[in-house]
Amino acid sequence: MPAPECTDILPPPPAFTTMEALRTACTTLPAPDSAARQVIAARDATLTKPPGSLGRLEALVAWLGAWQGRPDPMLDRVRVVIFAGNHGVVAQGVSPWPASVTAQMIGNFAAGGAAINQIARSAGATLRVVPLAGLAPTADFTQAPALDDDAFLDAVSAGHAAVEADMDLLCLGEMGIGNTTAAAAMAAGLFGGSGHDWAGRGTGLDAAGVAHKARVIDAALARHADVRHDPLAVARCLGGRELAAILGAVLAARHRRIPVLLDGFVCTAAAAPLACLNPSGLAHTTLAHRSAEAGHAALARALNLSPLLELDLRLGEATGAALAVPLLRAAVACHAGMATFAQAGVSERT
Ligand SMILES: O=C(O)c1ccc[n+]([C@@H]2O[C@H](COP(=O)([O-])O)[C@@H](O)[C@H]2O)c1
Ligand SMILES: Cc1cc2nc[nH]c2cc1C
Repeated sequence: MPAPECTDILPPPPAFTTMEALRTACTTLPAPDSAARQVIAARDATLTKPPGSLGRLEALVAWLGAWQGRPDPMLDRVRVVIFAGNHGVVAQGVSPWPASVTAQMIGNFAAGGAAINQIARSAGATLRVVPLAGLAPTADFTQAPALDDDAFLDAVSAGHAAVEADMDLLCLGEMGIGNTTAAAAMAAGLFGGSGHDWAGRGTGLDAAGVAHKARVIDAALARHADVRHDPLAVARCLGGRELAAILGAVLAARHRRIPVLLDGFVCTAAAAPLACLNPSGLAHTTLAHRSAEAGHAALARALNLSPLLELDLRLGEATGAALAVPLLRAAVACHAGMATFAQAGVSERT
């Protein structure tokens, strides 16, 4: 008699139960497959084009293949994951929108009515939305750490668990009213500077609103000045649940050798602690776009990330990441489908 089918109804155990276990996972990271990269470079040199003439598309194919461990990179299973959370700092008037919009937009994602639903479908990607802790807000980080150790590790573990092993490419994004304040506070905590240097308009603040947001960030930086030397403590005290989950997902993808497309300012700030803990920590990621949010260009520079697209988006919800997928598909199609000089009977360079 066949064994009954077993359905796992319990959530997986948390990936990380101590900060030290998480720190170790962030510092001991696998390298890309250099053999796959070499095979890709060798084929690229035979294709009917001047060497290097497909510019960054050539580098993208090599990047995909090196992390997938395949000389023939695939984009059959492209997944968009949006993490959602709420922020206590919204009580300080840092967003023009009420916190209730976070839950309402999750309803909109589920109904298929958001921008990301359309972009993910047109990019041939599946979409998953992961609300964190029932959308319970973090503490207002001008008054206390946003999260205690356990809540932070739970959120990182939830992000880690959301990365299934069988993805070819992971596009990350977020939804959370108030989270551009958390992202700006994290950027300042990790890379220095004040609220003025990192605060932007978010979902539509005017100049006075941005100045107020900068003062709120300065208050948070003053309260948590003691954690600036520790990237994980910065993420715990000044970040939020969806940002912690993005960190966990970027880490899980690295350990599974899954290439990642990062979205805008919030997503980049969330992933940044990994680069601060390990100089090659974000090597398996590509920054899909440069958001119109004021601090994003500086944050990308600080992380040595060069965005693929500049479309003045400032939406979040992984829209920029999903928009870069067709570019990757085109790059892979060229690499796989182009004729070689020998096949096409085209003379090589003299
Ligand atoms: O990541 C970005 O580049 C970005 C820039 C501006 C706005 N957002 C989105 O807007 C929300 C946060 O904006 P705010 O003004 O409430 O802090 C959140 O849901 C983000 O997905 C995201
Ligand atoms: C309507 C709305 C949609 C969003 N999507 C991501 N962040 C958002 C913020 C708002 C306010």
